Amino acid sequence: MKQLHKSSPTHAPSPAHAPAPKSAKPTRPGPRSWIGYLLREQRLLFVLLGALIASTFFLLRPYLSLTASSHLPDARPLFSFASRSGVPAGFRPPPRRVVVTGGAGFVGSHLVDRLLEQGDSVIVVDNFFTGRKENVAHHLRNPRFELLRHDVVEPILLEVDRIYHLACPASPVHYKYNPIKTYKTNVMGTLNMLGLAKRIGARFLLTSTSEVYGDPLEHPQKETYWGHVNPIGVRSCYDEGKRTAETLTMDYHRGGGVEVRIARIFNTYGPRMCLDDGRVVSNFVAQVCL
Ligand SMILES: O=C(O)[C@H]1O[C@H](OP(=O)(O)OP(=O)(O)OC[C@H]2O[C@@H](n3ccc(=O)[nH]c3=O)[C@H](O)[C@@H]2O)[C@H](O)[C@@H](O)[C@@H]1O
Repeated sequence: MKQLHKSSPTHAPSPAHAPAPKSAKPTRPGPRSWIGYLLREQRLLFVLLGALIASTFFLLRPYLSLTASSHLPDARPLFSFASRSGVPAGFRPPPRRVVVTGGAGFVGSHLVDRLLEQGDSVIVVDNFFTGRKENVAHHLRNPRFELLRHDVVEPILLEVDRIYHLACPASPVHYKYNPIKTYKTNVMGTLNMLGLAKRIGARFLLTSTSEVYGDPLEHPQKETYWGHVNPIGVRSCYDEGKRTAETLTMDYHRGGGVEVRIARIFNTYGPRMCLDDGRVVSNFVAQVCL
């Protein structure tokens, strides 16, 4: 029994009675022992894993916020499980403040519908030369919608994240009505909106046209094709006007660092287009019906 007590670890001598260690000097753990400590029992792995989780959380925090920023009247969840046309199920882009010039027109009003549907706040700027209030009348009670009568040839100051620049008559009947004004709209209007984009750091989209190819010698036209355009014809105010607008857009991008997009629209048709619009598809339809 005596023997058993001696060797039993449960009866180890208490520190008070234990003999003092030979080297009584307390030693500070050196860097080597810390490294050794970290490398043991996969501690380093857990530290790295923790740092990774924390940084992922902080990076995603703005997008994981349950409600949109408070400056928007109807804050809404950024993630939704309802699938909507064209938007991948489960994800919606964050809401933005957007200006659409020419937003009361045919293409512009459909763009406005779509932007409001995805939760953006939209300001329409239009001089109603060819656009109609009725095209956007269904949004007038929406707190995220504003309609301004303004001609883009005059500067305007707005605080937005994105500029969709559509203001320009598109039908030959309309753009030939006052060619100098058409050209002014394309040059001065585009300059004003690009200047605004640069000043406020907004992304800029120009709706251009297939007319930039003029009377093309290549069919179909690729984006790399430069066109075959008459600079002195009756359509030049529109063709050359849009070409200049594209040039300005690219120069503001290269020289001013503005983030830009150019969309060359070909022949469009659909609801809200007037039957006597004068463009090719509405002309065909009118000729068939009448
Ligand atoms: O297919 C295209 O190439 C054209 O498509 C759209 O034109 P679209 O909507 O079809 O034509 P409209 O219905 O006439 O819309 C133009 C809008 O610009 C407005 N506008 C026109 C001229 C002007 O000086 N300022 C201005 O705000 C009109 O009132 C109208 O709301 C784009 O607005 C044009 O920029 C583009 O060139």
